[in-house]
Amino acid sequence: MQDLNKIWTSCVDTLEKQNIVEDKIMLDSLFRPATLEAIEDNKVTITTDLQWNIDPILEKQSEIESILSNSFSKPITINVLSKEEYNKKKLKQKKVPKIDSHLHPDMTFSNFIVGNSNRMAQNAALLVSTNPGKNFNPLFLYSHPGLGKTHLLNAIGNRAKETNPDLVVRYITSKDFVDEIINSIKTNTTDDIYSYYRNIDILLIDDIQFLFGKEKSSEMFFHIFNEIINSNHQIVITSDKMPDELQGIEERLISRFKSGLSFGIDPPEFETAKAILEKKIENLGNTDLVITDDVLDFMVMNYCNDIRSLEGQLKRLFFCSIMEQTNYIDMNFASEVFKDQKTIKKAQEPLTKEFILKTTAEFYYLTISQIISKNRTRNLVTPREICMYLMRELLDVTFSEIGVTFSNRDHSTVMKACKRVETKIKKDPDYKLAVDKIKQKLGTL
Ligand SMILES: Nc1ncnc2c1ncn2[C@@H]1O[C@H](COP(=O)(O)OP(=O)(O)OP(=O)(O)O)[C@@H](O)[C@H]1O
Repeated sequence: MQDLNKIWTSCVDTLEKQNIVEDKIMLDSLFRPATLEAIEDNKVTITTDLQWNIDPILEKQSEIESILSNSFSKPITINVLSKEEYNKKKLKQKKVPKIDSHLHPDMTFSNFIVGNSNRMAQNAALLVSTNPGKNFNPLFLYSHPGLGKTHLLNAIGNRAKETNPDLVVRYITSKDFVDEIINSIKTNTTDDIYSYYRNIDILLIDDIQFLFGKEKSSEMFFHIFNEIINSNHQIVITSDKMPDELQGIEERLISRFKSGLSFGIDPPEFETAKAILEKKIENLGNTDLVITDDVLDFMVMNYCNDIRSLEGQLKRLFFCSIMEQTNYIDMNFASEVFKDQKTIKKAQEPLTKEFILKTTAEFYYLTISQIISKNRTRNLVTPREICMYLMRELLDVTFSEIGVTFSNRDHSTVMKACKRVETKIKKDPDYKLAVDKIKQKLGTL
């Protein structure tokens, strides 16, 4: 254990000897009585009895830091406070139990690839991370699995801690939250849970849908949520559905989720998915590894609806390359690796209108009823038209027959829809990619 008093006395002696502080009275009345209270990592805290003694000490900050760096044999920065302020801080620290943030250090903004599919969500996350508890509270992010919600949640926490290390951040999945609540009920410590969450500046809660049907946990979460928002602390929530579609969660909670800002993340477009894949390859750290472009395109086409599975396939490819002791992965190699994968097997189901409807609906996370309905909302029109086009292209059916399937639309409507799809396929590579992917799922490509 270092004697901090001795270190400070020797520091003041050096200030005197080297004429860094020439005024002897100032040295004895102001520098010597200061106290070196603590050293934590590279930060030394110095206190003074009087507030106005702080500035003269700070005027010699760089010299003091250099002397102390010598004494501690590591680079030191100093923080000068009044005794009163220091004691207050200490008291607060005592009351606040040390909260582990549970953040994933590798999930940061710098390695999150941004494209049209996730731009709004990423922008909002960035804003919240640098300005927590202000305008976008709660921030609600939703998407299908594997599209980067957890990554963004952690990026918010990591950036916020970088910007202000004193912020208390906690990442938790709603499953773990429920476990904590159950445990607190068993051990009669629910009050501790409330005071624990009261001390959190940024609460990042992942996969809120798992609160479904957990009455007591939802009840406690409701109170914690209100307290966080009312104290201008930040809460960020992710879910596999948008707030309106969350089932089994109390209405009052859903209306609170809607009171902030919500953004969805869509499956990435071709270019974004490819950029993510390239980033993940870079992260493998093998600079000799060559994966040919057609393999990358193949992987993106097949797996970009879920980045987690794209990553999984890359790991599989990498593992096989190590086993085969090769750094060159071309389509021949990749086809062997992927040959038993579900996505590239031909569909077993017979090709019918129903199968096309079901496959397209699944691809767009819609129901068949939504696709065949009269509703002309934009997100329904594209899948509906693609469905009509595929029926026409892949089955021996007339425009009129297709029209009947789609809530009795007439044949000219179907004909125009099919024409539109044909034109868009030629003009828009992302659109073509989507149609090709559905065809692959149908086993026709
Ligand atoms: N835009 C992106 N840039 C870089 N990596 C990404 C991106 N989107 C997702 N990933 C990566 O994909 C993997 C899955 O992402 P993540 O766990 O964040 O998905 P999720 O939406 O939270 O899924 P779930 O709903 O299953 O929890 C992670 O390794 C993440 O780093």
